[in-house]
Amino acid sequence: MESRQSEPAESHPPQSHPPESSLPEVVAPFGARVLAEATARVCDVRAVFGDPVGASSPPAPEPDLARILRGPSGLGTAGLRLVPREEPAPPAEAPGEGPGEAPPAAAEGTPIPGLYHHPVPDPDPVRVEEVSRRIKSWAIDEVSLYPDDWEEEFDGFSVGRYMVACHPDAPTVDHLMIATRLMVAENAVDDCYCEDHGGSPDGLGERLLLAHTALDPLYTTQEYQPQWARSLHADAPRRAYRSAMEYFVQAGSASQADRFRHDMARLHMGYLAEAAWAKEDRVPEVWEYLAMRQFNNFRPCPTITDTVGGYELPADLHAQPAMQRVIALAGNATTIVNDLYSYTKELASPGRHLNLPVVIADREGLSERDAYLKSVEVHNDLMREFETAAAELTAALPVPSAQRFLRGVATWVDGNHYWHRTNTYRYSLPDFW
Ligand SMILES: CC(C)=CCC/C(C)=C(\C)COP(=O)(O)OP(=O)(O)O
Ligand SMILES: [Mg+2]
Repeated sequence: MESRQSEPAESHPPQSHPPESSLPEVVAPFGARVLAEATARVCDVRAVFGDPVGASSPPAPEPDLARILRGPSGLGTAGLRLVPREEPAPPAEAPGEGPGEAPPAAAEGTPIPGLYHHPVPDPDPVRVEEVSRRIKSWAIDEVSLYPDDWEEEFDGFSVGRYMVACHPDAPTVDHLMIATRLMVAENAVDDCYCEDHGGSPDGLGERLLLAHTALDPLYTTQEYQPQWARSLHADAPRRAYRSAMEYFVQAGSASQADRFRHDMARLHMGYLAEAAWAKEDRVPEVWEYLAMRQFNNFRPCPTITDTVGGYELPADLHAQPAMQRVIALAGNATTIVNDLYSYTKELASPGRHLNLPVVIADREGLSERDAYLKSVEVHNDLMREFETAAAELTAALPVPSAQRFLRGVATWVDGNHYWHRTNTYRYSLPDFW
């Protein structure tokens, strides 16, 4: 097990956080129990990657075996791959900079030139159709999510295709619906409380706090409890959060629900920071923006990959700093993908909508194009940091649930890019190439 190269101490000022652990330290807190269990159960690589032929545990759901067997990727992971992984051919030169080369137009649905990503197979159309049917029924019949004139936008979000692409290892459509309801509810809160369906920075803290109690219940006296309970039906975001969380709690464990509540509190804190800057009409420093975007972030979506997959990453493994770092890096990469694909949509929206290219252009005095291209490089660096950290942890932690979780997070990252790239109803690329 290679240890992470420690960096020369003199190059770093005293850190306010513990220095990054070397890998043996990462594993040590797991304790002999976990490693003994892992060693005893790891009989062959296929068992580790979710194809437990002959293993004692119940047959795993039909995984995306090709992708799982491709194993981790990124720098330094060649030795960890089980089968060669097709790599997207990196552009020989920046688009349009080859000799006599005309800048290629970024046609609809094409990936952002130069963006490091992994193509995914088209999601199963049968599942896409069934999830799309069920989520519309839930939105209309169970939570009265939207008025009729929002139906086209709801359909254009293509949430069925999104979730099937991000969770190919979900054992059933019921499992997929757990993620799909939450995705729709999370976007309803963002649209209605923060963004273009009545959102505003004014009073956002109150709205988010009260909506959060639909996920993390109020425990109070008998006198006041009924008023709170009624409040959860007062608007569409709260109805959606309450219902989606009820299904999640029924399907998952107490620690998975607690993990999700924590991730949603992070999300809501990110919304509040973004709103504070909007209210002050302030453009943050780039690092401040990246900090906010680590919280206003897709994180609550990939971190439920085990619940949607019908298994559980133990709480003590989820809580480890090395796992937390992998999750944060994955969330950061996925969310900068949104900044890049939603850039033209946000430029066209009222006021100044902050995203990474806008903040870099303002704070670093770059042209819109140069700031956008630099944001692509920031994304690529985050993706490689994520993949390197995930590969190291995969190698250091031979626990099937942890390895499947890490694969699931990587699959979510790839599915999220697929959805952003192909959702030409919602997104279009700038003409920078
Ligand atoms: C689904 C979920 C947990 C979302 C979290 C935060 C969020 C809404 C995003 C990361 C998407 O960002 P944004 O508000 O920019 O959305 P669009 O660009 O309008 O799609
Ligand atoms: Mg966006």
